[in-house]
Amino acid sequence: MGLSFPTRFPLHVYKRIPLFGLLVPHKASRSTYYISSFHRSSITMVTATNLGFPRIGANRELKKLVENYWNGKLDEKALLTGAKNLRAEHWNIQKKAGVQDGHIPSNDFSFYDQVLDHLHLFGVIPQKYQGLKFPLEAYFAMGRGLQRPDEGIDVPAMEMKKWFDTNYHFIVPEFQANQEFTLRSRKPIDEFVEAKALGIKTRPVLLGPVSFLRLGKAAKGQSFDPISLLDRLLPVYESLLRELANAGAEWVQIDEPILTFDLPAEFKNHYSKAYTKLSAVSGIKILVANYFGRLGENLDIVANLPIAALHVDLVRAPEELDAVLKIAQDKNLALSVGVINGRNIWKADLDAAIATVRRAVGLLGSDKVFVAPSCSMLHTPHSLEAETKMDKTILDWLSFAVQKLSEIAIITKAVNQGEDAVADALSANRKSMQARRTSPLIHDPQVQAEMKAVTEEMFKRKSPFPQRAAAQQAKLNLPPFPTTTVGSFPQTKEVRVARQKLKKGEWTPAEYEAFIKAETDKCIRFQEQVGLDVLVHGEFERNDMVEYFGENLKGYVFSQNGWVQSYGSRCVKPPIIYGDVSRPNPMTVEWSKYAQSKTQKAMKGMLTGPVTMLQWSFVRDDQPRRDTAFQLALAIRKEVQDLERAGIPVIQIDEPAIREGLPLRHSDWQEYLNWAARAFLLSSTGVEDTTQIHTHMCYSDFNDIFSTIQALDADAITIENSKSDLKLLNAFERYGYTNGIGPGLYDIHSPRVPSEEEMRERLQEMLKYLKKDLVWVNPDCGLKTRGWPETERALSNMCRVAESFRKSA
Ligand code: MET
Ligand SMILES: [Zn+2]
Repeated sequence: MGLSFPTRFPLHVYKRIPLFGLLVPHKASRSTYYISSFHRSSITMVTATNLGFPRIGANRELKKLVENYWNGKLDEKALLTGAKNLRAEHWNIQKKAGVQDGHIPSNDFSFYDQVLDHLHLFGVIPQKYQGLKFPLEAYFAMGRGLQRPDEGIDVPAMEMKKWFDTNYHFIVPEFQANQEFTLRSRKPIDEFVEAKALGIKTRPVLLGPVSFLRLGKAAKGQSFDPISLLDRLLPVYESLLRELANAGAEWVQIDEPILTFDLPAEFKNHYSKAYTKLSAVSGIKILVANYFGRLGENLDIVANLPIAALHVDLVRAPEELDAVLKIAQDKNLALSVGVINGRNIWKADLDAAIATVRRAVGLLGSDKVFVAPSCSMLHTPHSLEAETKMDKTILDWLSFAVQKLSEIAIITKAVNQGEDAVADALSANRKSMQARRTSPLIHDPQVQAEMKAVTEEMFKRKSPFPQRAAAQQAKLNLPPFPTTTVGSFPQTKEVRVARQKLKKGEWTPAEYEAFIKAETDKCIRFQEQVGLDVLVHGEFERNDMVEYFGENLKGYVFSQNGWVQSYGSRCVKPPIIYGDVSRPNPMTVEWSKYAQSKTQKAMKGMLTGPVTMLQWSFVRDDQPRRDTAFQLALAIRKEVQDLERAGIPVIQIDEPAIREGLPLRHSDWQEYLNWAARAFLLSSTGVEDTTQIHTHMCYSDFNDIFSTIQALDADAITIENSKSDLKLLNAFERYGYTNGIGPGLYDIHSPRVPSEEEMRERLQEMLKYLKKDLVWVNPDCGLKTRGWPETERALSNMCRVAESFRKSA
């Protein structure tokens, strides 16, 4: 694999040139500009830096490496060598792009997850993994579980959670009340030394002690706050910093992203204690990095840390520039200005970024300013180089990690040497900004007119739920405890192969369609046999619940290689919403009509909701997320109305991602929840009372968004429940819920078949909290990852349970 990348403007590493004069006129900037004089020493350049590089590789090399290792095709040595080569390649890319030596990140590499790495680094290994071989066997077992029945080994994976509001998942640290910490691995030091041997000086990246503890939890059965372990943990961080300093590291980047959360008051002391200790280690300078949002009240915390530099996310919190500049000025800190969006895929407005950097330079002096991405580039795809099929106009608006490095270099050079030095790059950037702003591809007058015509009436059903329920019952005549499923049925190998054959042209569309219809027929026959009441077509025509709709909507593009790590070796390729969204043609109507024609029972149409479409895509940055959600909602509303017209009596609009869209700060929740609920309402309310609207949610703790679930006013919701120990039901009891609801009776993530007995108990338990005429009977989520044999057995048990409750009701 070569190291070339599509930078139209070859960039080189800039030497730091000592400048002796005090006043340096800045040519070619719009306003006359002088580098302020009083902090000048010999170095007077702003520094191009990075916070982290996507570790997965240009062609998902890391995924292939670890998966081949897991399935025995690669031995440990080959795995380690492969990883080493990948790290070298990524350091070289960054160096070549112009990131300053000393500010190229290391220890941002991980075989699975960087938080898991820290558990190994500090020897935080829960008991059940301690018998396994250290490091790799224990490491991967903690990440993904390990089953070797012949040797009596059967350990589950540790808990995984979403990393802030990203789609990356981290392993949740689990601590003992008497937790000991030791420097158990040398990974950060080894990687620093490894890079040094290649002639590259890196800036090791660590997760900070306060964030590390705060993101973790007490081991099961223990009740203590992990932050109480801070005193025990700090000495290990100190030794680590000492070792890094001895190895020659000049800077260390310590990430403290929990500064973007609301924190209890005592965290000010925790932070001050931690960084007083760490900054006392001599020979290494500390950069504390916050990202993903504003510091808010926590500005007060960082203002008092004895550190050398602070990184701030000016993409998410541009309004804090003045406040952080003041802190940096008062405390004589270097400021790492995160001006390139590490969370999205659009080209940056370089003029705007340069202006921001210049403001910082004006106040702090150029030696105190680092140009940086807003956060680690872990959350963006590797490079646009592989995108050969995308519309060239749209391609010109995009920037993946490698291109973002170039943007950082251009900004740095413009500030250091004047805009003339990067004139071509800047004019190309202005051209593409302008083209995007005015492109007819983005701006669709039809969509905008329709958005303007949206009235308040369009957010409401015709009648309140009780009336609708009666009208629907008159039409559907469902038994008590009606049974249904969440939508998808097993996506077998044959189904996936069929799709590939169509893609490769080995099958004609007609052949493919015939195959999918046959699968649908089988699925419907099975549902009838087993006695389900509201049927689904099975979603065999869909690869993915977002991609399928994205491919059928205007305003979306798909990359070929825009992979982003989601967890472990798993990557996702989020579609890109580039323009006003509309629905040129019905997307699901033919399939649902076909399915309904095959049965006398009610067929449920199956759609993905606006908030989930938004949440699982890269979205436009030129209008608020809310506006994009509403455009999506309007497109889905039309699909809902077409389904109704086609005689589909029940329509489900899935919103599994509504909870994960919650902002990081509590005070921002209500605003989000309001528009999220309104987007769902806009998509779902354009129907007659007799049409039954379902929604579905999974993947989270719903107690936070309880009133929003009610506000969606769906006629029924199927909701994941079986894993949360009925916690959800307590919330229903506490807040009350008035519409139909089916808390999942069994977990679909495991091939295990739940017994009738087990599900009967669950249902019984639910009836303590929910009115029986509101209760639906269904699994937790769709069945696409399951096989047919276990699906048949589980659903027939489930239907028998519903049957027995009807008899006794
Ligand atoms: C992640 S939610 C999935 C809902 C979808 N209808 C399915 O059954 O697969
Ligand atoms: Zn689900």
